[in-house]
Amino acid sequence: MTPAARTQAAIDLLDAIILAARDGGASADVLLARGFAARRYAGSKDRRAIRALVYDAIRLCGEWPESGRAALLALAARDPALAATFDGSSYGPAPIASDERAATAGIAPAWLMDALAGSGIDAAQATALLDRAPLDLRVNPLRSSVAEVRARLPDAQPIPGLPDALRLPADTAVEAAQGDGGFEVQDAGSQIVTLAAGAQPGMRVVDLCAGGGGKTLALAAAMANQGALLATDSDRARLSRLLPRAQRAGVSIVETRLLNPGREAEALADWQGSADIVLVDAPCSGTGTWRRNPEARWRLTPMRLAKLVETQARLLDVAATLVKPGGAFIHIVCSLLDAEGADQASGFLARHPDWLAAPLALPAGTPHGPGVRLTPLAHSTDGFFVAKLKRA
Ligand SMILES: C[S@@+](CC[C@H](N)C(=O)[O-])C[C@H]1O[C@@H](n2cnc3c(N)ncnc32)[C@H](O)[C@@H]1O
Repeated sequence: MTPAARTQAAIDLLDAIILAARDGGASADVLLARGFAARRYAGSKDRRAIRALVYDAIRLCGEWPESGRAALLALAARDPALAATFDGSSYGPAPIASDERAATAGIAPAWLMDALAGSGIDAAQATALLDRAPLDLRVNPLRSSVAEVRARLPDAQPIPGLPDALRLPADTAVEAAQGDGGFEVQDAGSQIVTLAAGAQPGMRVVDLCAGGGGKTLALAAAMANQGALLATDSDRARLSRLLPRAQRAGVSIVETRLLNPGREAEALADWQGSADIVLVDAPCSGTGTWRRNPEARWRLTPMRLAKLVETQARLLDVAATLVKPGGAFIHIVCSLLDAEGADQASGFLARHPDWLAAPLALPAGTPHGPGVRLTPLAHSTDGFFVAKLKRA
């Protein structure tokens, strides 16, 4: 492909990503995979170049851009070589008109920047939310060891404080080395907040918002595959991916259960007051994961955030009913907005004066309200808030 044709392909793909962000459609990664499947003529170098253009444009545009062309024009305004590819050639984009408007550069929509600032995220912290994330692995002790995985991936480096974690440069291809579940791709922050559960062999544990099971598998490994682990979610498709993953990872203690939103407690009646630990990895805005999904900041609206906050509060109340005397539940969000993190945990404590925040001893994190916060700038992880709540 010519450089101009690559630019046009990036514009077309961005158009699809921009619409999907507005209409709740597929993620940029999924749309890129589909787009490349439909462009078989694009070789691997073309794909890499197009992908880089698409993600550079997404990172640059804080507000939802009007079109893929406007987003690429914003990038071209900073890159004369890219601007020169708007040459009107047969597969390339039309030349740039003198009055053509480029999308606005920035970190995030203005209302979201205000909400982040109100949550103590300063400009440097906010900028780092859009850095490129490394590729972190959690070595699965049920199937392998750090030494074995390092032998297969010699570039992998240890992560201080996380004996089962390894770090690789962004975009390292690791699938071939994964074998029979010897490791899982999991951000170091996600591994750290899961440690807050303090899961031990023999415990009864509920992972209330288990999704595809990233944290469920980490809990099972901490439990040495001994005890009872109930993984629930309201999304059938996500939950259906969990058991095959568990099987590959050598985990046999997991039971999955599909929940009906608003009627979670009914489906969990047999677990009332009996769990040592309940993990609530609540549905959230994902402001802490923009390094991996930078287009997510175009998806969020104040209304969607308010709905998430409402669901989180309800799920915390459900979690509390499952905890046995002496047990605890963990509130986790991959968000840096206090409305979803510190304020959500404080709100629970205000509604339930017989509960308190338990101290957390984690390998990294900064105390924040009743819990601990991780940020890309301070801790080189995705952004997270975690709190451990137990009956006084
Ligand atoms: C942050 S994701 C979980 C990620 C997962 N724990 C992991 O580590 O891979 C939040 C999950 O909450 C689920 N969810 C949303 N509403 C729910 C509800 N009412 N009950 C249970 N799960 C819910 C979503 O389907 C989503 O999978």
